[in-house]
This record gives sequence, structure tokens and C-alpha cells, in this order.
Amino acid sequence: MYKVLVSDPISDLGIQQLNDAVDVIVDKKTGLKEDELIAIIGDYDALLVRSQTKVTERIMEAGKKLKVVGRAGVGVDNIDLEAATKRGIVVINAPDGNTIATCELTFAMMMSVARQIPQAYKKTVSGEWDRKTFVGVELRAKVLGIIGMGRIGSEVAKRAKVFGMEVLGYDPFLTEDRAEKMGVKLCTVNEIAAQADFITVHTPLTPETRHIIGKAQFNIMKKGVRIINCARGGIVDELALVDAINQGIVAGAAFDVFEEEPPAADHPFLNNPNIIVTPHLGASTIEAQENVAIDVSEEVLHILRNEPFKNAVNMPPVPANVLSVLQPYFQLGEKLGRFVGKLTEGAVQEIIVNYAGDLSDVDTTPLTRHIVKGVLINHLEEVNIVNAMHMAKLRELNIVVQKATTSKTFTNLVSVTLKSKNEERTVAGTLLSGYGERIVQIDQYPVDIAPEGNMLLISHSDKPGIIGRVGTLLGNNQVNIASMQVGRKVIGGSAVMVLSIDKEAPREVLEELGQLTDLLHVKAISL
Ligand SMILES: NC(=O)c1ccc[n+]([C@@H]2O[C@H](COP(=O)([O-])OP(=O)(O)OC[C@H]3O[C@@H](n4cnc5c(N)ncnc54)[C@H](O)[C@@H]3O)[C@@H](O)[C@H]2O)c1
Ligand SMILES: O=C(O)[C@H](O)COP(=O)(O)O
Repeated sequence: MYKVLVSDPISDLGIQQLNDAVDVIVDKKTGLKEDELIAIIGDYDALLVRSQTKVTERIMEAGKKLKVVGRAGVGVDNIDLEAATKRGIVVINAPDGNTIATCELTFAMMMSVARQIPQAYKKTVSGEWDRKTFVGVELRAKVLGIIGMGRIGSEVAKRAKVFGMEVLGYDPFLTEDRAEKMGVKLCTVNEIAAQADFITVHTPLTPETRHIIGKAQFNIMKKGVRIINCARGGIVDELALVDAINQGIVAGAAFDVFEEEPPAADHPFLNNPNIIVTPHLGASTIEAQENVAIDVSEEVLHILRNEPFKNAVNMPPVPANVLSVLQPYFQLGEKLGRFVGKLTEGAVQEIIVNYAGDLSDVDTTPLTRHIVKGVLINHLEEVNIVNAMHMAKLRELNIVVQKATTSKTFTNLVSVTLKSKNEERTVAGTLLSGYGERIVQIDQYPVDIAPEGNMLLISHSDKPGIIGRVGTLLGNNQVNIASMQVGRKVIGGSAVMVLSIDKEAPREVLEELGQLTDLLHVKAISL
């Protein structure tokens, strides 16, 4: 049974599938302090959060069973990603579900700041009928500058066009072509600062975007510009904004987010008549909350059940077309890694992976992760595909990936070589249509083995009688042989024998086997 802890207010309807799952128990405990969370997190396999819970290294350290942290929303700045990656905890988010909600709040904020709706409301309900103070501006024919043209920024642009605005955009990934298709003029941040009547930011908070709108930008802005931030506190320099308002450069600002949340009671935004604020409500619609909770629940279930998943924040995304090519090889790759890992004596210094055939056409990095995981899992229980590369790097393991467009004998061939101080061992495998996973080469010997169950790998001299002696010894010890493969390069040279056996061979039997004449080496491998 998997245990999932929901530590922020997340839509009940959205997490219905977790509640309904027969293999999952969901606990809801919101508003916990870090130490309270640390005290209970050890019981849970998954943690579901929004932006309130700060998922710190200490929490992850205490979460010994934790496999996944699910963020029901976009921003993961409340989660220590490095700590998660180190521990092999998958962090997933729900990047699509709240795009429209946040875009619509941005528009509501833009219109509110253009017409001073909150200020007018406040006066009206206090009994004052003030029609003179609240003369606003129209959006039509105004210039809107959008910094960050991702999901939300692009939706804002679409709506702004319908309102008759001229839209300028900046995003390091925005091409001339895409901008043109959206009817957006591609500009630099400073060009936007100098030309826009309204500026809205839709980037994550990164070292690069921190204060991307600061003193230098306010100094070149048109008088009367209005600033909106429904992304992250800190993208716009808060103090520089207040100065720019005091200097009459900025006519108004609308902020949903703050550098420090909640803001201190004396925060300069809270009593400024030209600044309107909301308490981080961008994603707070019924629809968005259901969407993000559904998305994140689905992914958490996949991860807990060891099924393929998308949206992992601490692993690079794999495009669907690449995934469809690689996915069938994930299990084989891991088995090859485990097999060759068990074979190799001495500390491994290098892993050489060779992809031949169709596989060489795509980015095979996700498959390499599975192979490296397989190699490491023989010794490191906590390794998984999230932290496999990190663990390898920590151990100064050199990973070399080679590709060949064709394989002599198979449509696809994955070959894994481990180099240790003492030796170099290779295992290669393929997926055979109708037969599934096969190991087709061990070192220089061609073989044909289904990589599963208990196996014995025996290196021996190619001499008459050996197979019989091995069979007799195993039979005498009640170890039943299910199948046997012998591979050799030349008659009378060295050879390899691979036996599938119905149960693990006891240690004494392995030792006895090792004593047989002409038998060079015995390895038990269970996959
Ligand atoms: N207020 C809220 O409740 C709320 C809700 C949802 C999202 N958000 C925040 O809004 C932001 C955007 O969300 P999204 O879903 O559109 O994300 P997204 O990833 O689709 O878009 C972000 C864009 O920012 C761009 N970017 C990164 N660095 C940049 C830079 N230096 N200059 C310009 N552009 C840069 C990226 O290229 C990307 O296109 C996120 O930070 C998210 O956390 C806030
Ligand atoms: O990054 C996000 O998705 C938004 O900031 C929403 O955060 P919330 O889930 O805490 O409302």
C-alpha cells in the first residue's frame, strides 16, 4: 500500500483518482510546520504540495520512503530540487493546468490597474461618490510588453491582440517566426521598457530574471506606464518600483506575488494608492485547481506504480516520438547494466554504451540512465533513473556513449562494456520480434539468452565432458537446469556457458562448481 501525504489545500475532486486507487492511502494534513512534517514524512511514499509547503532538504532527508514530490501547479521554487535529485526523489509539476487561470487574472489586473477598480470600489463602499479621481485609460491601441512568452505569456498576448493592443515580446526562446505568427514584435527587455504602456512579466524567478525590471529599466520607461506581476515576486524590483511611482514614471502597478510571501505588514505596496495587490491568486480558480490536481495525481500514481511518467522537473523531458522508440528498451537496458555489473570484478571506472542500428537516430540519454542505474544498483540500493547519472558522477565514473548507424546482425543492438582496473567485460542485447529481450553477446561470445530469473555464467575451456560434469553436479544438488547455452569463438579455446536454473544455486554448490577441472570461473546472476 502506498501512502500519499497532501500538505497544502488541493482540490478533492482533482485527487479523486488517488482516493479511489486500491493501492493508495491518502492523508490530508495542511498547514504543518517544517518540524511537524519532518516528524511524519518517514511514513509516506509521496508528498503533494502547492506553493505553501517548503519542501526542504531536511524534509527529504527524513522522507526515507519518499519517491515523489508532486507540485499541483507550475513553480517549483518551494522545492529543493538538488536535494531531491541527490536522493532519487522525482519532482513532478502540473505545468498546463493553471495557464488560463493565471492569464485571466493578469488581464483582470491589467484592467483593474487601467481603471483603478479596487480603489474606486473602496471609496464607493465607504460612502464617497468620487467620479473625478478615477479617470482611467483604455487598453485599445496601447503597447503591451510581455517578458516571458511561455504558456501564460502567449495566452496573454492572444487576448491583448483581441483588445486591439500592440504586443511586444521578449523570451530567449521566442523566434522571429513564432513571434510573427502570434502577431508579436520581438524586442529586448530595454526596448520593451522604453516603448510599452503596460508591462507584464511571465517568467520563472531565476538569477537572470531577478530584478529584470529594475532601476535601469524604470529610468527609460514612458511616463504613465503600468506594471503587472502575476508570476513571481522579485522579477520586478519592488523598491525600485515604489521609487518609480513616487517619481511619477509609473502610473500604477498590480501585483499578485511578492518577494516575501505573505508580505510584512509594513511592505511599501500595502499602503500605496497606486498599487493593487492580491494574495497569490493566479491559479486559484475551481477549474485550475481541479486540472492541476488531476494532472499531478495521475503522475504520482504512475511513479508509485513504476510506470512511465512525464513532467519530471528534475529530469530532462523526453519528446513523445523519442520515448516511443526508447521505451521498449528501458527494461532491457537496465538488465544489461545489471548483468555486466555482476560480471565485472573490481571497481568500475568506465561504462561504455554502444547503440547500433535504429536507436542511433534518437537522443538515447534516457536509455543510458536506465543502463547506468542497472550497473549501479548492484551496489547502491537507492539508485534510480533520477539520480543514476548524479551517483555515477559522484563516483567519478566515466560514461562514454558511442553510436553506429548499423549493426551487422540485428536491427538494434545495445552493448554495455564496463572497464575496471582488472578487466573489461561486455554484454550486448537486442529486442527480437516475437521473442522479446535477448542477450546476444557476452564478451566476445555470441549467445542467445532471455535475460530473466536465475542464471549461472561459467567460463571454461572448450573440452569434452565439461557440460556433463556441470549438469551432474547441479542435478546432485537438486538445482534444476531450465536451459543452457554455450558460446565459443574457436574449437578447443575458451568458452562460456550460460545456464538458466529454477532456483538460486546455494553458495556451496557454486564453490563446488568452481573446483571442477577446466572450469575457470562461475558467476551467479539473478535478474
Ligand atoms: N500567480 C500565480 O499564481 C501563478 C500561477 C501560475 C504560474 N505562475 C508563474 O508564472 C510563471 C510562468 O508560467 P508559465 O506556465 O507561463 O511557464 P512557462 O515555462 O511556460 O514560461 C516561462 C517562460 O519564461 C521564459 N524565460 C525564462 N527566462 C527568461 C528570461 N531571462 N527572460 C525572458 N523570458 C524568460 C522561458 O523561456 C519560458 O518561455 C512561472 O514562474 C510560474 O510559477 C504564477
Ligand atoms: O506556480 C504556480 O503554479 C502558481 O504560483 C500557483 O501557486 P499555488 O498552487 O500555490 O496557487
